[in-house]
Amino acid sequence: MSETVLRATDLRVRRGGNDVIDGVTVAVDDGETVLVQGQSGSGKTTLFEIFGLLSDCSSGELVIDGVDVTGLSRRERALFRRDRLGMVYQDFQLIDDLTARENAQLPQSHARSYDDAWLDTVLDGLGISPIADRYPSTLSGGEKQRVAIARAVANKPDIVLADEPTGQLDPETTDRVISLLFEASELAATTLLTVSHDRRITSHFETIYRLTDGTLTRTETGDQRPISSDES
Ligand SMILES: Nc1ncnc2c1ncn2[C@@H]1O[C@H](COP(=O)(O)OP(=O)(O)OP(=O)(O)O)[C@@H](O)[C@H]1O
Repeated sequence: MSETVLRATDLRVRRGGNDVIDGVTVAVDDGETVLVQGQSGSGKTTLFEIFGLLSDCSSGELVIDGVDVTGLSRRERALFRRDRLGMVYQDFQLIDDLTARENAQLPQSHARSYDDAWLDTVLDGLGISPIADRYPSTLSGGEKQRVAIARAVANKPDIVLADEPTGQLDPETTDRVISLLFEASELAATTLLTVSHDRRITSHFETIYRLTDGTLTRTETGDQRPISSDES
């Protein structure tokens, strides 16, 4: 039986007088691929930030890898994130004056624990090797996203967390990036948890939840309708 790698119990986040996360309870197994779908404003980024230990919940319990992370100090959280979580941010968050390779290597640099062979495997696997010496300002959106994915698995994290990894990409690049996200997660043997409004990526995931006004519900199929022109 798979082990639970992340367990959230009755998580609540109160912002501006409202519960933007309103009693989320969920368990994610080791190696599971999970998609949290939700419309704009449903609380996806807030949940990503809570699971990524980037912000605090107002109440509830969050246990990752058997550690109650709600009790950790700011510094302990940063170290926990560095060593056990791989983050793919909506806006990539690459550092402009580092090359693609240096950006991908950042988690190893922060941990002062370099593994060049693993980094090369990831860069090759994600097709980044030919652009490894280029700076972010010279890369396309899809190329930047691949570098962000490489960075997320640089320390072989237990969980990769991704916030709208395909939100700004055209259909072809979306397919390529989502495949690479899965390949990178498989390569690093990690759990993958993605939050997204992008219905094009639904069929790739084993488990799908719907987030509506801060409440999480499991669905069998998710929302696979094409995106109409009047929606984002
Ligand atoms: N600091 C804050 N103060 C007040 N309200 C906030 C704050 N942060 C977020 N919210 C509100 O919480 C809700 C959820 O925001 P969140 O960014 O998590 O949604 P989202 O699903 O990621 O949206 P999008 O897809 O547009 O990025 C929104 O209604 C937002 O306005």
